[in-house]
Amino acid sequence: MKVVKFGGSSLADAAHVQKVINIVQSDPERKVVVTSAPGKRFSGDIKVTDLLIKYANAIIDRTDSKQIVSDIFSRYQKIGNGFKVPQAVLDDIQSKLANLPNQPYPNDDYLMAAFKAHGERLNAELFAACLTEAGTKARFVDPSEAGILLSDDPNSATVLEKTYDNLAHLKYGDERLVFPGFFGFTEAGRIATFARGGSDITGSILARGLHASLYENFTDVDAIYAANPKIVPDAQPIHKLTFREMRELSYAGFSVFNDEAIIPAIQGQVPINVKNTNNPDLPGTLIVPEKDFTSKRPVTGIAGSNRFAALYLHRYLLNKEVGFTLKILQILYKYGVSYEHMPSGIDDLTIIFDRSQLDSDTIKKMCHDIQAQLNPDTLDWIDDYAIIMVVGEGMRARVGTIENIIRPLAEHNIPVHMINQGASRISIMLGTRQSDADAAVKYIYQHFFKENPSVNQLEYQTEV
Ligand SMILES: Nc1ncnc2c1ncn2[C@@H]1O[C@H](COP(=O)(O)OP(=O)(O)O)[C@@H](O)[C@H]1O
Ligand SMILES: N[C@@H](CC(=O)OP(=O)(O)O)C(=O)O
Repeated sequence: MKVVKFGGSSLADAAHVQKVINIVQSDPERKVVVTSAPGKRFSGDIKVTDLLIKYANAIIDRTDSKQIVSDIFSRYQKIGNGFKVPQAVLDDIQSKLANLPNQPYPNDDYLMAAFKAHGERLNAELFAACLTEAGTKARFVDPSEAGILLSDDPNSATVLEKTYDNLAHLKYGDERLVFPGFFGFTEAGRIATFARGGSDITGSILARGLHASLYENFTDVDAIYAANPKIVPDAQPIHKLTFREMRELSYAGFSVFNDEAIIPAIQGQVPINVKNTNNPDLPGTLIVPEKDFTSKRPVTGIAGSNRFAALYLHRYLLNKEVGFTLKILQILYKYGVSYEHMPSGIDDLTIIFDRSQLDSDTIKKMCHDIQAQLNPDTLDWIDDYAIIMVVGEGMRARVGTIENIIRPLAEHNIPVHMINQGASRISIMLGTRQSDADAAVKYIYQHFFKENPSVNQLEYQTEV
């Protein structure tokens, strides 16, 4: 049995939904279908999820939402009309959209989560009806029926292990099951969503929980490339990479597959196949366990992301002060803040954060407490921070990789604020200015994949 997930780009309009129906119908093993909300139909268009966020904000701010509701419904109506689904299905969608503000929510965070989640929920209901109209037995499965339980973090939830016990008891026959991605329910019965781009996680949870042989993830590119094609248009496709390579690359910018979505697939040892809805017969990219991976090159891919910020501290004899870092971690804990990396020196410490998880008020309070309690000689908040991740299973088996990463940056006058090798066995992480991130990815890619391909071969084995 295969789990097959379709992102918003694959479900944006009736023409794409027809392609999706053809893909599902072409393989009886594709028993479990996961849908995102309708995505962008063309460059400059808006995703239904973003329209629902606007809708939620209009309700919170008590401003008029009639036009937004009409715009959202028309996206579903145009798709539904392409497949002659019963009018009752469309009426139900329209009614659920209109009634979203009338449901009880403990606070605005839960309201926002419920509004966002309905992009996927209504699209899965609609897709099940379209698939049925196309002659394939299908039924919509709500996350509440499947028991997809999430943590009590309404807009950045994580899956609870109990989910897998619940999925073991899910009843189904020969019909195709259509699940909405992106959300589940807390133990208190409230809707909670993963972070943005989280529909991939639902597919991975179902692949593990239902013991799928393969998790297929359909999107709008022929493969995962060695660099983001928006940065390097002619980047080489990657035919196969390991779970941990993909985890590190998707964390640092390969947004084609969500970085958290890798984890349930690893836990269930379910291979992932990323394919293009518009070219479904192409092999795409396989993401596999390390044990199934042979061709180890020093560099498989290079990713870059601007979603970071950093806090720099300087204080002499920092390394001698027992408990200094503990006090910092206690302050982060007080504000519910997690950190990404913490490179340190004898008198210096840099804490790198995911900027999308922080608001200005929290940053201000955190810096105030650190200054007051630890009295550093220097305390700088750096908003302009990007991370570049160079990843490859064969990195440790080739001497000189780090030199080949730094050289093209030096040749193009790109300053490196931080370099971290050794924490991970398969990656080297660099910190740069946000304005340099894309150029850094491009020049490192060119060095390894175009100008000096020999540096990306395993010349000889060293201690691994
Ligand atoms: N290394 C990469 N290889 C392929 N696509 C990538 C890579 N890095 C980023 N992307 C981007 O990811 C996009 C697909 O992800 P997304 O927009 O979320 O699609 P979907 O709507 O199918 O989920 C591609 O169109 C591409 O622009
Ligand atoms: N629709 C949600 C979840 C998601 O993963 O979408 P997509 O599969 O289109 O990236 C979002 O926009 O965040």
